[in-house]
Amino acid sequence: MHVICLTGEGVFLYGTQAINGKGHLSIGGVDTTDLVKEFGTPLYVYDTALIKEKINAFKNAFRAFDNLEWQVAYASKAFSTIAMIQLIDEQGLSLDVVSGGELFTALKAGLSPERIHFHGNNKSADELALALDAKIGAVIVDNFFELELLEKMCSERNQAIDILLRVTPGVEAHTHEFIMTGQDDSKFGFNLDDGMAERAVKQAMTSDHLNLKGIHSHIGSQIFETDGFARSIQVMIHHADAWRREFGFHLEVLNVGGGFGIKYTESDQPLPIRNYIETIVQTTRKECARYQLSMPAIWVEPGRSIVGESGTTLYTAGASKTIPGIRKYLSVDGGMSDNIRPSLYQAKYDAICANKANEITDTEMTLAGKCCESGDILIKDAFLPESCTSGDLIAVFSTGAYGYSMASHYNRIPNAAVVFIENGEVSLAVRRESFDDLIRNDLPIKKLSRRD
Ligand SMILES: Cc1ncc(COP(=O)(O)O)c(C=O)c1O
Ligand SMILES: N[C@@H](CCCC[NH3+])C(=O)O
Repeated sequence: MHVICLTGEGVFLYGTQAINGKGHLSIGGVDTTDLVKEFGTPLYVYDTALIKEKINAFKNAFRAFDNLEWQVAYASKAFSTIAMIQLIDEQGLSLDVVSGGELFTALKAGLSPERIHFHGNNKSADELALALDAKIGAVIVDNFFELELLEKMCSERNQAIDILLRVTPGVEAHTHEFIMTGQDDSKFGFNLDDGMAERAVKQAMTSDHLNLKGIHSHIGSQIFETDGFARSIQVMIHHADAWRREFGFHLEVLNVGGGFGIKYTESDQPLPIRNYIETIVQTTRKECARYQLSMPAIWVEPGRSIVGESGTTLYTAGASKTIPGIRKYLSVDGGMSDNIRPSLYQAKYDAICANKANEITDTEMTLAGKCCESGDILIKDAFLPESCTSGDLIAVFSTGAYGYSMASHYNRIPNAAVVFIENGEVSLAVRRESFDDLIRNDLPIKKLSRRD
């Protein structure tokens, strides 16, 4: 990662991003102005070399420990498409899915089902049937309704499946409250504090078809410290020990979820992946030694930290409006329909004018989206060159996670295209939607007919 100083404040360039001789932003050796000539805007661009670098950071962090079993399951909610899952497959990771749609995508991409872990707080019978038909690796059971439903379905099919129980460790991650998940008041998981998790473990252990392998917790997302992970591990192992003594529970797998923070703007200072993994492994070892438990396999589920920084969204600037003494708005041809995060979480991003990347960025502008919502603002205080105007190319950085995957059709705006770039080669990963795609499932109005 390197920095170009345009304002004195500095703008980070991620992965293979560079400013070429024409003063244009390039990614993976490809000029972004050439990219948009071919694929249009808005365009999600993924630097796949950077994705691989992030994956290797996880692998290397785990490989530094001897005698350790581990799995890295990419949380596909961050960004799931056939090409992305194929990249994950090629890199040998496991996969976390949370819906029938994500599971279907993974299977269609050809990922081995045994590497798939199925999450979700309200899995339907149809979704569980898809998972059982495919013989996926594990279901992470979230609640009693699911525990009973899965047992019943497995019994009817005479099929067994490995499960983990998702527990809520009562740990509040230091992050936006909308993306905290480990606190007691959460829709996810069995609470540890009030005995709910203990009842679930007991129930799962009496099951004839569910092989209880271990427990899972996920305390939140975009976390910049390691304490929350350490505390949740301490709490989980404390309970695992009690369950072992009381009813012979054996912790084979400890899944600590994802949530590792990334850089969106210069104020974000993410920790190296190694630091999180060291804390997770060392805390687990220490706590297991304290209770004389054998070391479980450690599973993690990074989403954002694998794909976030590798994504850049390219927009074309259009209308602008200057309100003297107040602000200048510059509108782009996308917005909350391709990136809901600023409106949903007040998330902050950095941007540059990609075709004027060497010009001084001395003018404050508010980058607005094109949706019919006052709140559709991508960046409130972007610093761009004074000359940046309609027709120019805007690149918003670090949009690889929860951008495309949370895109909507609000205002019937078609979803943007996605390209992957590496070593000067570009491949289209998702075609741009057309207006015809938007109305594909619409049916014309019919006269209402009585049903009796
Ligand atoms: C259970 C679970 N695992 C993994 C993730 C991935 O989180 P992140 O993208 O922050 O790594 C999430 C999302 O927060 C989650 O809910
Ligand atoms: N979608 C969220 C994070 C939630 C992840 C899933 N539990 C984000 O964009 O930050």
